[in-house]
Amino acid sequence: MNTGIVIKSTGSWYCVKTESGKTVDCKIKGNFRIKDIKSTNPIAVGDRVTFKYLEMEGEETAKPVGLITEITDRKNYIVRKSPNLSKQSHIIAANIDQAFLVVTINYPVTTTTFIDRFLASAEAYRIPCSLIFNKTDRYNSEQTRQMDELIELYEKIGYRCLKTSTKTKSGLNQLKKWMTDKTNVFSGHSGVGKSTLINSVEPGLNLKTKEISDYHQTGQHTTTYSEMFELSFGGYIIDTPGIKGFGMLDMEKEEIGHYFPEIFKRLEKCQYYNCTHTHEPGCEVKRAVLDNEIAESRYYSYLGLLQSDEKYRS
Ligand SMILES: Nc1nc2c(ncn2[C@@H]2O[C@H](COP(=O)(O)OP(=O)(O)OP(=O)(O)O)[C@@H](O)[C@H]2O)c(=O)[nH]1
Ligand SMILES: [Zn+2]
Repeated sequence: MNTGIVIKSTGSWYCVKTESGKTVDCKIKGNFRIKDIKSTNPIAVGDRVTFKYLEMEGEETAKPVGLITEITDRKNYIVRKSPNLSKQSHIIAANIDQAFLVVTINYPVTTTTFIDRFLASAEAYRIPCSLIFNKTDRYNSEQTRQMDELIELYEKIGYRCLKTSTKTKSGLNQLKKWMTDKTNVFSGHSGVGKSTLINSVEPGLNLKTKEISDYHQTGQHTTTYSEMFELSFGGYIIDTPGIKGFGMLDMEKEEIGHYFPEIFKRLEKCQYYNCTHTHEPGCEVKRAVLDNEIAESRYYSYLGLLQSDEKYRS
């Protein structure tokens, strides 16, 4: 039995890397389906698969070709809804070990609303997320103070934070350590320095993907091409359309509070088991916000998600 990990997908061919480091181009059976997932693509980069070699008639010298027969259960995966309002979704990548959200206090500004929405989506997808505060060399003392406040805020909740600068190289060794032997994803606004960071820890890895200015250009979504790159010090970077903006998940209203760890852990102390932490009496979350145990910015982000959910439904 042959097993490996899918490192590239064109939609009809899957490049599978085996334990021994060989790559085999594989196809799947036409009727290949995964139970419980309605998706336009059954297999994505990061998937672990079982395959068998196919005999190619009269082409003994050709590179071996395989047929994928089985897919190992995923520990997580990122999806994007298909644009055509069918219930189908497109799987962008699977088995992601961690996401790095690259943020900048300025050049460009990254808001806490954006950070919180991303973190909540990562929680929903069960992808551990770290915050990388980049461009530290450009900040004045006020901006540095803001950054340190945010780091304190997010570390208290349990998110790992790191300060980096690709100019002074500070923080880059630590980032490299965190990435080693993991399947990594980098996200964040355009211009925060994702490509520069990646190129600083792994020179020569020129990631190709330019994010399609998504969500407007319908039709582009149908692309099924995706790829991940091996790191020379061990591990992978997934670089594929849709990956940078994955914090766009529609969550069930009742679930949103579950994806804010400091809110979720207080739910059991709220008077009502289904407390939304808005109008209910005896709400432990509101008390914690008033007593500065929960950051106001986090609570506002939570309320914002609740509201956008209402708009989404009406
Ligand atoms: N001063 C300073 N500039 C940086 C730093 N990191 C990146 N930059 C600059 O910021 C600009 C944008 O960097 P990119 O790496 O292209 O940003 P990106 O996040 O990959 O952007 P997209 O590809 O649009 O998503 C470039 O001009 C970089 O040289 C840093 O630590 N300090
Ligand atoms: Zn409550």
